[in-house]
Amino acid sequence: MEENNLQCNSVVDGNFEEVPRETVIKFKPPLYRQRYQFVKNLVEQHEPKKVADLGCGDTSLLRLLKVNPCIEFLVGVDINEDKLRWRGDTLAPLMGDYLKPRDLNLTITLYHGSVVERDSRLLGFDLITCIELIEHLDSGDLARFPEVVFGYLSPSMIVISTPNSEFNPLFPSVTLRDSDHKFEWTRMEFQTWALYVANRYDYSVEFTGVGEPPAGAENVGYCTQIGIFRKNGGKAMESCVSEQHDQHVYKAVFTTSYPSLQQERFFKLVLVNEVSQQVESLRVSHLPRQKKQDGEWDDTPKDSQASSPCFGPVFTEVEKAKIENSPKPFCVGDKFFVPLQRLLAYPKLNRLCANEETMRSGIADSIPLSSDGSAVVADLRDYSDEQF
Ligand SMILES: C[S@@+](CC[C@H](N)C(=O)[O-])C[C@H]1O[C@@H](n2cnc3c(N)ncnc32)[C@H](O)[C@@H]1O
Ligand SMILES: [Mg+2]
Repeated sequence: MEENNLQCNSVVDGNFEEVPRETVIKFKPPLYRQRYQFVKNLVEQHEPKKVADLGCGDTSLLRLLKVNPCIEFLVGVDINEDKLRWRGDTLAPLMGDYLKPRDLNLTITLYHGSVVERDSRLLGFDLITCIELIEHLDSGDLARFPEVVFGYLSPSMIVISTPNSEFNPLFPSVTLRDSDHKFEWTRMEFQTWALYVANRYDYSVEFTGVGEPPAGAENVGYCTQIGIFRKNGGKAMESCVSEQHDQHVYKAVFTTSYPSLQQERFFKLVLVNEVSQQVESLRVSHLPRQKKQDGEWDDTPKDSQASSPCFGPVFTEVEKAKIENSPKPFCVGDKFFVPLQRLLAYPKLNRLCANEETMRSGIADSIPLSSDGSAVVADLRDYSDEQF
């Protein structure tokens, strides 16, 4: 955090930077980013599959979380439809997402609605985040909030962040950090509320925060206080979720699905591409030696360009041994054969296919196979070979 004594005009909500009239307290990274990073770290640590961000605003946190490979369902809810629509559609997959599909499916949905309304589509989540939300709820909504989020939605984990008012005196002109804030709590006030709610709905809670106070003012605590609530007894049972009646109150304003290797057509595209590249790499690397010998190749990784740092992945000793011990490519006349077992020995392809049958069925429509289906067949010589 940086501090200096510049004259400034305004105080901007904790969503951005805290800019007081006389002393500038500038967080590095900005406070809102520290909050997002906090959630991202938590996601990396706990690997939740279903994540909802309540009061998601312009969806910035969702944009950061969507790259996380463990998440399969990502939901944003906000009462302000314009905020959702402003950048919501930039959550859609880009060209790169099609070129390099995710391992797991991902669906992102944005709902317009209030967090104090019950919507059954948010049941069964692993993580629900409420970042700088509760201080925007009036007393009636704040009273309803625990019953809906903890009692009804009842996710495995809930993260709630809110301003710590004890930090505010470090901003000379601040009473509330944002004109829409209905309150700002001291640590004692937040913790008293959080412990009551946790106890009532059978959660445990841990307190932390982001935005370190400056040297000499450590006693005020973090600028943003955070409670991490964990449901006692672990995960929400899927069976409990399915027993609930459908209750669709929110309006879905945006939804998108990402390409993934779980979808057959993307799996086949990636597999065919990888197999073609590997076969071509083997064919080219063996061409010079073919002039010396006829018949079977000496296809050990030492001669494979794919093991060179200049041309492809570098293999570990274990991977090299696995490749060496697999059936070798061979030549019959002007045809080059690469056994599927050989291809399966390469780490990238092994990650894609659990066994020979999966590989065979994945490529059979697109790549020529030997009559018994055990090897890929390619022409030994390509017209481009003659050009060099
Ligand atoms: C300070 S912003 C925080 C936005 C976002 N969580 C972030 O950290 O960048 C508070 C958000 O809560 C939303 N909000 C306020 N009351 C709400 C309610 N009852 N239900 C859903 N969203 C609400 C506002 O529209 C606003 O987008
Ligand atoms: Mg706020």
